[in-house]
Amino acid sequence: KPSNMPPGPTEIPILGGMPVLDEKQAHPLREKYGDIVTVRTGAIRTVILFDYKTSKEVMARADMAGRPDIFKAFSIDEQKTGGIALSEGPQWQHDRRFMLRNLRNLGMGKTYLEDAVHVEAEALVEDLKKYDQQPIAYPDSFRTAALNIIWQMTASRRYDLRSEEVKLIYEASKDLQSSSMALTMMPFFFPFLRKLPNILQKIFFKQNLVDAFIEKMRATITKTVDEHEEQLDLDNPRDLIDEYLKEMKEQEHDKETLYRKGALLQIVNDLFDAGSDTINTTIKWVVYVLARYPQVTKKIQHEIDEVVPRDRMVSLQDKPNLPYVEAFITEILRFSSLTGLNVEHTAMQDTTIEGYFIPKGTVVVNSNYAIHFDPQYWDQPHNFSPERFIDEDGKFQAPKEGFFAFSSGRRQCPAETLARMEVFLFATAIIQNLEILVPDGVQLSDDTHNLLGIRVPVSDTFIYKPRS
Ligand code: HEM
Repeated sequence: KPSNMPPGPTEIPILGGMPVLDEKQAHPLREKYGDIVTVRTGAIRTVILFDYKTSKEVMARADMAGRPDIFKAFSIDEQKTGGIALSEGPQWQHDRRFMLRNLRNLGMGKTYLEDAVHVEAEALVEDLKKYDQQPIAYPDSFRTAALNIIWQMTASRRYDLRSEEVKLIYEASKDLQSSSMALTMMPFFFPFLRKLPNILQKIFFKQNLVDAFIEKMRATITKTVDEHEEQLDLDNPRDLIDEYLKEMKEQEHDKETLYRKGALLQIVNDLFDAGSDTINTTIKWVVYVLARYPQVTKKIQHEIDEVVPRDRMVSLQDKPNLPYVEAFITEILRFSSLTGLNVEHTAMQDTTIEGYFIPKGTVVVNSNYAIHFDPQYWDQPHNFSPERFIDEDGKFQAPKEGFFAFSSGRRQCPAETLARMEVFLFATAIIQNLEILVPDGVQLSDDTHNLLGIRVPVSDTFIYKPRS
């Protein structure tokens, strides 16, 4: 280990130590080694940050804006450099700028997008009513309702909330989620394992699930992009895919252009995944919290009922009159800490963190969970309490420090505005129209699973009863 790297467990030659894949595995390291820790697994060294101020500064930095090589394995771009979430360097900057510009042009932050979210929120409530108060696990309709928003902006399409087609797409990611992540990741931590015959990699390290996931996504997205190419009208681009194809066409003679089909496939893949599973999981948290904290639920129902008549949906314009709802959503974002460990960055060059040496290529990640449950910033952090965001005058007060749900700087979530709007409208539609009940004989658990880096409540079975 290079000298003056942050402290951490003794490294066993070749093996290093166990991979740290979630915030629960990371936590004991903080107790033992402090707020900045180095761990090594196989060929990869990871520095984990636990403190808010250091995380905010480091994750925002240009020299920390890389992504680990292992992310490339999940790219559907054959060149493996395209798209936003998994890539780095000039193509990442280019694709991120393209996406931000187009999400804004397509309505992010504008009120007309609200109508589209209202349609999905209403459809979701109706779908939940159709289960006739039977206990059900979180349904796929949470994810499809969220997907429909981004999919309309990207591909001008929405799916029926019980669509079989979309179910098949989710299956591939569910198979991957249910596999042991540590096992799937082994060939990436230990490059020599990648030299094993494919069949062994498939059997021992479940690489067939990774392959199946990539193939399913590539096939689905290629089909959508091909249809757009056939129908393209350069004077009337309909959506983000059309806009990209138009740029591609206009720059087709430019040898240096970064507009290319592989990159488009991966941009669309990023939007499909990041745009649907994040909101899907946040809705799961909303449902779990409503069932788990009945006092909070009563208070929030009361506030909404006072401001918005039952026969009209809550609108963004109601926000100033709904301080408790805003506080509730902010508390959901803190308490859920969706990315318990943030998405990993890498050092683009040799650099330092708080005086420690960080060699080029080191993976750097921070624990959003540690920040969101740090008693230095949060009084009784394990209590779910929207009240912490309400000031003496009863107004909503946004958190100033210790809040890191969307990360910071160059890599920060480019869709925060859209995400907040969706969570507000989906959550209020559910609260306004449904009671969430715990089925008889079911004991709620406060524990969480980690599904491909996302924290999901273990308690998943509820009854959705129309409010009287
Ligand atoms: C509650 C919902 C959401 C949360 C908490 C969230 C949080 C995050 C976080 C923590 C990151 C990683 C930042 C980093 O690497 O430092 C991220 C990245 C990203 N998010 Fe979100 N996100 C949410 C919703 C969305 C939605 C709805 C979309 C798309 C429509 C989206 C698109 C992306 C993309 C493309 C990236 C990669 C950015 C990059 O690597 O440059 N996210 N998000």
